[in-house]
Amino acid sequence: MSFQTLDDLDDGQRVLIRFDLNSPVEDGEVQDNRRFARHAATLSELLDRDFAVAVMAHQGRPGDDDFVSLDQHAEILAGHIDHDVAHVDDTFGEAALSAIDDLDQGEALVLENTRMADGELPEEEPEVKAETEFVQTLAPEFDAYVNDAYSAAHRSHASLVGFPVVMDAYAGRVMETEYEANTAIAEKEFDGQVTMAMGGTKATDVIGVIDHIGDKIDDFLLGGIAGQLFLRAQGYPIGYDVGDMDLFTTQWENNQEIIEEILAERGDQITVATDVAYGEDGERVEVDVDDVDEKGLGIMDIGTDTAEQYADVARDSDAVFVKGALGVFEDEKFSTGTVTVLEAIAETDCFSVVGGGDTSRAITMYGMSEDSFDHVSIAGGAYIRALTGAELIGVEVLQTED
Ligand SMILES: Nc1ncnc2c1ncn2[C@@H]1O[C@H](COP(=O)(O)OP(=O)(O)O)[C@@H](O)[C@H]1O
Ligand SMILES: O=C(OP(=O)(O)O)[C@H](O)COP(=O)(O)O
Repeated sequence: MSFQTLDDLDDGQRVLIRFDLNSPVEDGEVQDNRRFARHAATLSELLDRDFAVAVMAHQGRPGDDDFVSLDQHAEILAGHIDHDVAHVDDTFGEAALSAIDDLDQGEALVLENTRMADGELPEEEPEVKAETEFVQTLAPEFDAYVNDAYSAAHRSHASLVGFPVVMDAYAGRVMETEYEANTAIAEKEFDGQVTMAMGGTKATDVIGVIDHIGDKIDDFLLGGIAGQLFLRAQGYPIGYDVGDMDLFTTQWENNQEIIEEILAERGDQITVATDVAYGEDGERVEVDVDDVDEKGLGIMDIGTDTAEQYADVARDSDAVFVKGALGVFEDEKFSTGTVTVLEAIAETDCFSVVGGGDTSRAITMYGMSEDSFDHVSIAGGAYIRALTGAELIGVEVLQTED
């Protein structure tokens, strides 16, 4: 199986491309990150070759604070290349169609957040997504569809899987390089200890792969929300929502059974924090998990002892995979877990991969070099799913028989 790539596009085509520009949003401001730089290179190539390019991308999930317009994304993209990038605050309505109509060769237009389009969600079969008004309206406006969003290719949404059913479909440069790197990594065999550090907020994504990848990984070092849910499963008053946030309740309900199964069958491969950190009067406070006696603590990081212990495991490993930050590293006082472990990996000569749009940002924020790691993926959930050997639906629909 293989893809058609940008090398197969005919000159002068009108191209509809899917990027993954999903980024952290702080106080309403979209934060620039590797995803922009990498997709900008694809966009620049297409514009230099004089294609007319309309970009689809998503930001956040409906109902969340980071579910915002893509107007800032267009500006940030433009900042990475020598071309203007326009934005229209519409996905496939009259305003979008009019802006697409006005789009000339060598020009770029970012359409509004795809998750604001009726039909984009929920996850359904490609053939079902292809029938949505969203796909049926936009597809005839273009000659070709390109998917560059490897990091969203595990989601069966219309903008990712619907268009290839009804249009000539191609893989963008980011899709190509991430696919090749992650597929090669999934096939690698290691002689010694193989470790995976997992954290972040998307606990369902990381917990969902533990069982599938458990024969390849000797030790899972847990932090972030997943780490707290495992502590909760072990009877600690940790991993509960504090205030009106819903980081834990839904993910606990969805994963309680699988967490308990993992602990029963692979408990010896799971390492959780022995101490944790929370904020009080603007300061970092650390506590042993055995001394936490109330559910009201908003835990923001693994503790220093745990971080050191995780770093020692990383130093003794032949290969280390990271998905999801071990704490809220964007706030320096809660960066200890993430940075201690990443620095240990960077300083040792183990094979190393860091994945995740947010997590890979910690490398730059804390002065580490991307060159210290074997691969820095802008994909999080997609990359760990690829490591299990599973095909990603958004990749599958692009593939052609050789
Ligand atoms: N204890 C925690 N509480 C809240 N957020 C956390 C916690 N630990 C880590 N995070 C956050 O997780 C984010 C990364 O999560 P996620 O989106 O799952 O990873 P990625 O985008 O890297 O795949 C980081 O921005 C970090 O602030
Ligand atoms: O950021 C993403 O995934 P990641 O956090 O696993 O890297 C993708 O854009 C997918 O977003 P989603 O997890 O809201 O579907």
